[in-house]
Amino acid sequence: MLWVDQYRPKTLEKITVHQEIANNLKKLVTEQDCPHLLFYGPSGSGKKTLIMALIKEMFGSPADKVKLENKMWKVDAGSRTIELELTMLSSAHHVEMSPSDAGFQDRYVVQEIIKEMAKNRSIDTKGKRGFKVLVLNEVDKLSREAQHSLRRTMEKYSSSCRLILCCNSSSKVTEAVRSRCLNIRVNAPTQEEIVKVLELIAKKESLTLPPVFANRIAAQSNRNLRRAILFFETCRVKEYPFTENQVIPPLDWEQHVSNIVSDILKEQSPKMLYEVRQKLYDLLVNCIPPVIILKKLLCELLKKLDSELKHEVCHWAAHYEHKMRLGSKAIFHLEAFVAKFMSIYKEFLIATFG
Ligand SMILES: Nc1ncnc2c1ncn2[C@@H]1O[C@H](COP(=O)(O)OP(=O)(O)OP(=O)(O)O)[C@@H](O)[C@H]1O
Repeated sequence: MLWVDQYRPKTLEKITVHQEIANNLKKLVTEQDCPHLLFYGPSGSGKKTLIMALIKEMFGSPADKVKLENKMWKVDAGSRTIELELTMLSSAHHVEMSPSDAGFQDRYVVQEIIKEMAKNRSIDTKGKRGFKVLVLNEVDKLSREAQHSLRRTMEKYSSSCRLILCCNSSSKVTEAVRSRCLNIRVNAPTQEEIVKVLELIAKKESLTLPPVFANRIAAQSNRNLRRAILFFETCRVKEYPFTENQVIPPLDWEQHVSNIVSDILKEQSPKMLYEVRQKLYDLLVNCIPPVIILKKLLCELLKKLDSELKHEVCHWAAHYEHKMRLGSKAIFHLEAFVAKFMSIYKEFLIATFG
């Protein structure tokens, strides 16, 4: 098991990084008045960890007995029936899924599947009617229609079901959904907090971690706790005992994006665009989310660009990110961004150097 999973705190008491949020969640559970919740914050900040600990606090150890299912659903879509395949993680008391996986058909998932689940109350061990918890990931990726349907489900089945929504950006969640939830912002951990988590893992693994090295890992993680723990584990495999100046290798996919950036800065041509397309496909088939690829591409480009070009490149990255949300084939938009960048950059080179 990777350290990110092995050392994920399982209960609210053990949560060290967002202690205040954990204490407030504990109060919510003891007061038996848990509203719908919306957790939002950057990737790797600890949202999922808090949600899992909260569910454990609500239902105790039965919440640990989870099963992963790949289920086919037949959904009535007006004049026809469509088939949807969804991956769900469920226990006796909760179900977790990412409805946005259904792409442009996400509203059927909300209208039919989530509604169906929300209707069924669970019965607790004392025979009392409890409530079921539905954890919905990446709600910011849901279409507007799906979010409107979600709002209706939240209102209609609030007595039998609690929704826990999780996303990176709350601004992409409609006001109607946001206002029906208790919004919980999970900030990216500070560098000091990340260092403390690394020290804790080092202690449990009986490793000696030089403070300078721990700080370097935390700084390179960009305040992403998952990334910091992954870096730490990679370094442990590559070289131990640790030294202060030990190289921290970048994650494979990040290295791949850096290679793409070097390619497109070196040559701007249809041939290179074709080569880059293969590399983008490699990233997509390895399940790197297209928005993350675009963001990383932009960050790497900005590091190497002349300040004159930065504004224009940011504008086009935002443009293609928006297009990506509207469409369903991410590769088109990633490639379009690369092509656009090549054209801007070539023009700039010709104007500057002739
Ligand atoms: N409070 C914590 N104490 C120690 N480690 C933590 C804590 N919260 C999170 N972690 C570690 O950080 C990793 C990432 O956290 P988590 O999966 O909760 O992030 P997330 O915000 O849900 O990320 P994403 O949005 O990318 O899914 C976890 O696997 C866990 O190892």
